[in-house]
Amino acid sequence: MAAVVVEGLSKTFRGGKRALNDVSMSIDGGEMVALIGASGSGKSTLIRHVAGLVQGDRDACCKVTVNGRPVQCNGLLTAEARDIRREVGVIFQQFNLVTRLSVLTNVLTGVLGRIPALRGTFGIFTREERIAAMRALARVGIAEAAGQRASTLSGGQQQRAAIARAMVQGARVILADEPIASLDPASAKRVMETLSEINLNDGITVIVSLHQVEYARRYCRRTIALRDGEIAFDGPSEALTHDFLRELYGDASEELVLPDVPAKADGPRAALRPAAAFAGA
Ligand SMILES: Nc1ncnc2c1ncn2[C@@H]1O[C@H](COP(=O)(O)OP(=O)(O)OP(=O)(O)O)[C@@H](O)[C@H]1O
Repeated sequence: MAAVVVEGLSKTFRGGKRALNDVSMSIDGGEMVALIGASGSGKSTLIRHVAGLVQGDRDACCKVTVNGRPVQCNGLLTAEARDIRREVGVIFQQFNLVTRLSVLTNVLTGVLGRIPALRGTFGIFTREERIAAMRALARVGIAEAAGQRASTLSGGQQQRAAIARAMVQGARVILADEPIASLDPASAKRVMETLSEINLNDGITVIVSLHQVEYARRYCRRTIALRDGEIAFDGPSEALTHDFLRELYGDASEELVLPDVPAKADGPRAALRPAAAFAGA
């Protein structure tokens, strides 16, 4: 079953900036898909629409569905949107954690959507919930930091704690918006490995926006590329060619393609086929 379906999504911000233009994509449950594109191409905006944090244009015939349930329709959030958000873990580039709280408490906030409000307000968590949070921290490799204030974690550890929180939340879909953009290469690798591990072992669908294309090639079988708010490529990551990337990123292309895994010198124009052709690839 498709985990995320976007149909005809357009977004025009106040002031007239059209950030998304008739975007359609379908992502199957259990896929790990990279979202790439130059700065301002619409990656964050697309992720925020899937998460139900932003509404599309009202005059457009658009729909966003997660796990078969509509999040928004024709520019309006559905009555189910709030419920569906509980199945979606969102990880941003930074500011994912409440830094004055412990790492464990941050991870435990993942259960807030499904426990009585009073218990959440006073931070009363059951033994089972604490065990689940510790297990998630162990899975992402930072169990020893559970008692530390979140502010003492490195950037990469903070991202892994945010992934643990999404696991405790019971998210079936993780939307990660440039989760490694401000990390050093070693930390970035660990975060990508963590996302890949839960994708492969737990079948969690992952959509991750990335600046550096090599991470897309290494960790995601499928890549969707945005250019000026439109899908310019949707297909196997290995089919991304230097020519296409140069066209996509312009002058910035050299610094965004890591040199150690060379992109194909040239490739089939078929790789540039429209999004729908590769839906579910
Ligand atoms: N709240 C907003 N109001 C007006 N314009 C916005 C708003 N949010 C985004 N935009 C514009 O929409 C376009 C797409 O922005 P978006 O942040 O989605 O791009 P991006 O591909 O994620 O970029 P980056 O890689 O730099 O994060 C940009 O031109 C941006 O300036």
